[in-house]
Amino acid sequence: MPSTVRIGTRASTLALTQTGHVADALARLGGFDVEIVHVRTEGDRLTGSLATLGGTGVFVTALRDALLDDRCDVAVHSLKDLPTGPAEGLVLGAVPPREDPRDVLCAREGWTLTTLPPGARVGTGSPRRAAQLRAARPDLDVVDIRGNVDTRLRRVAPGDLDAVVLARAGLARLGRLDAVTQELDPAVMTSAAGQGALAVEVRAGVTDPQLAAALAALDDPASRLAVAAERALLGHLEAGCAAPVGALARLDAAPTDDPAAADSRLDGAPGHVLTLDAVVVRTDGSQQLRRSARTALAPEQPTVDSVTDVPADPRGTGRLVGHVDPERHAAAETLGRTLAEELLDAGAAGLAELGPR
Ligand SMILES: NCc1[nH]cc(CCC(=O)O)c1CC(=O)O
Repeated sequence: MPSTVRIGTRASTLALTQTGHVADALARLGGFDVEIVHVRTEGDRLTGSLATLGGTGVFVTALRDALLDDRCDVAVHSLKDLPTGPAEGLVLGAVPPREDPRDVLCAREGWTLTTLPPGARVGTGSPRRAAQLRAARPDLDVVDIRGNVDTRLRRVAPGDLDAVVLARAGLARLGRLDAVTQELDPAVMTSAAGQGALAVEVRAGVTDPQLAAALAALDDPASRLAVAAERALLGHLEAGCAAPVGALARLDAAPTDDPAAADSRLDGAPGHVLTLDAVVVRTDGSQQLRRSARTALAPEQPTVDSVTDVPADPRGTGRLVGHVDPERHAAAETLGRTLAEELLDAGAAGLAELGPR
């Protein structure tokens, strides 16, 4: 008798689309029925600027409450919206393969960041994007906007905005890549920690073996390691999702002298190199700190193969735990903290007014 797995989601089109993909994948992998549960969140209700909503995780709390109250079994979040702090009683059951994490420009007249006319009005609600826009093009008039992806795209029109900056991943999931006029170079516009990745959150100690197996199959260790490094950096800087901080990590096969081994795919390759690029920008764009670091990761030791084995975040650090080899996961987090420390030494805290809220 197959059980029904209840999947909680926000009601926005993007959230529904993302949840739909995850629900389909879990149902297929686990051989159970799924039911979509709509959860209203504070972030959908409030209309103030994202920068003034206060604190992190406005989109997340209601979904987490629904999980903890047993109104759903699985919650799907955009990973970049997840606070880096503790989530007692919950674990990250899966990070599905990440989409292209880059930000994109959606402009009138096919404009790019270079060809936008002087003084062009560019909309974004993100201090990270605003600051990097100002750093790249001090002449731009950056306009604070809010609303879902469609609302923002509609504002690109004569007499209103000349362009908006959005996550490519969101547009891809909504089938709106037609609106993109430029994929922004991460060296100029570094994306947010976790951007383009989804978080599939469950209660700690999942007991349903079908759900546990489906989560394990959906999980992508390379994506999980990358976001672990990015989030450790953000957490160590005590920067929330509204801070002018970008972080992007990638996992590559370790360089080798053996040409045959150089071809080996990432999964099962002898070892990897995790590279993390980060930026902290002054809100007015007048100064930015860009730093990179990398670390070698030993070959994977698959010791944890099911979320049922994962304790409920015992240290209460809000770490992403799950299917990844704990040693590789710890190394990814160390990379993030080390780079954060380097940025703090270079004056990041004063630059971006980081610190506890
Ligand atoms: N903060 C809103 C949000 N959360 C996740 C995405 C896009 C999808 C993603 O990054 O995974 C967006 C919209 C945007 O930034 O354009």
